[in-house]
Amino acid sequence: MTQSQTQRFSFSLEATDGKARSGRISTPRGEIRTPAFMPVGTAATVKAMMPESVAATGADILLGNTYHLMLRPTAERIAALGGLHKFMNWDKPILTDSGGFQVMSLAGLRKLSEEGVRFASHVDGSKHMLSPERSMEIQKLLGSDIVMAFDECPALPATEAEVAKSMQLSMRWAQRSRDAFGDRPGHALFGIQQGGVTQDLRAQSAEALRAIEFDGYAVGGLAVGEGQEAMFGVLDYAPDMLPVQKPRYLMGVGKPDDIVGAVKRGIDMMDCVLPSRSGRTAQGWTRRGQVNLRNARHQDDPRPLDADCTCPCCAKYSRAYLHHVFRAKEMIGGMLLTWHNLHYFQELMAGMRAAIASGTFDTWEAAFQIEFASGDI
Ligand SMILES: CNc1nc2c(CCNCC3CCCCC3)c3nc(N)[nH]c(=O)c3cc2[nH]1
Ligand SMILES: [Zn+2]
Repeated sequence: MTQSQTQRFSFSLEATDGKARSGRISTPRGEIRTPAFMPVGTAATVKAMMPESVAATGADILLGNTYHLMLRPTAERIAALGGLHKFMNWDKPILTDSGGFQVMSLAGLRKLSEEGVRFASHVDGSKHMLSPERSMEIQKLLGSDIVMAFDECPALPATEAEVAKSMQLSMRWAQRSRDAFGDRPGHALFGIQQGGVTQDLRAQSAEALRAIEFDGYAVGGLAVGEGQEAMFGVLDYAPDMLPVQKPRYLMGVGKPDDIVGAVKRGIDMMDCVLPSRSGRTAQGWTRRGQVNLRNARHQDDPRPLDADCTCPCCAKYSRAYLHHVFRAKEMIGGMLLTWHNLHYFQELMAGMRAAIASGTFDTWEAAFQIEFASGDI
């Protein structure tokens, strides 16, 4: 074991600036600098990227997915092959979601009960079941470092009564997740706060989770179509309901301006498919906003996407080239632009970590907002 490695999971807060925090999560597989953006590796790959390239963008951790991997190639097969880290050649930390959210958004024939969710695979229609116990078992077989409790994220629109009922089910599932997870030093279990956009339900959920005790706490149930204003409205109070000395993970967020607003309100970790999905659909994200490389305006432009960006795409390739390869449906387009987008998202996090550490977050944020809204890219 090298000097820097630890057998335990721990979070140290290093600086705060207003509600924004910077710190680091120590795990046996390495450290995670916070605030952190976690790229999504749905089917044991961050699409269009080699793992070495994902590491080169500055990512300290990536996401795996219980739902996809239990269906194909199955968690048992990945375990037999040495676990998800070995399987996908990523030796840094992996966080896996618990699967419930993906079941509700992807699977067919879903039947929800107190026990869990029965569903038909979107891959081949085969029948499956997820419960707190089965989700814990799958995440253990995968070998993920940070395990998410099995929860239910209510689909919008939902009445307050439906949100309350769903949140209470998720809290019972949180207890069952905790009980099934057991005592696994070096591995973390995160609880997920639910409660929609209702402050009192959010408070009840936070109280229930604190009583169970988790290694970290996620703010769930957001980024489901409520819009940025409503999401920020919840983030104005929800993170403060969670233990201050534990990591706070906002699930499924988001666009650069969503991310900045969440960090400003006390969030430490986020994940989103946006940078990788956009990279495959010719959408470039930059400090001055979003660029559609399929637009004809780029076809003769010799400049890089962002002259100030140090990624391999901006170092060597022109907008004209990116425009051409996307029009020609060449794979290198998705490879280059995904790399750029992930690099930019990591640069955004590094900028915020430095600003928080030096107490200049407000100045940094003001400059970000002006540049990001400028659109002159
Ligand atoms: C996009 N918006 C959003 N995502 C949410 C997610 C998923 C977060 N991303 C996980 C990755 C997705 C791609 C495959 C790999 C895992 C949520 N997950 C859970 N468990 N609970 C939520 O309330 C919950 C809420 C979410 N809202
Ligand atoms: Zn770039």
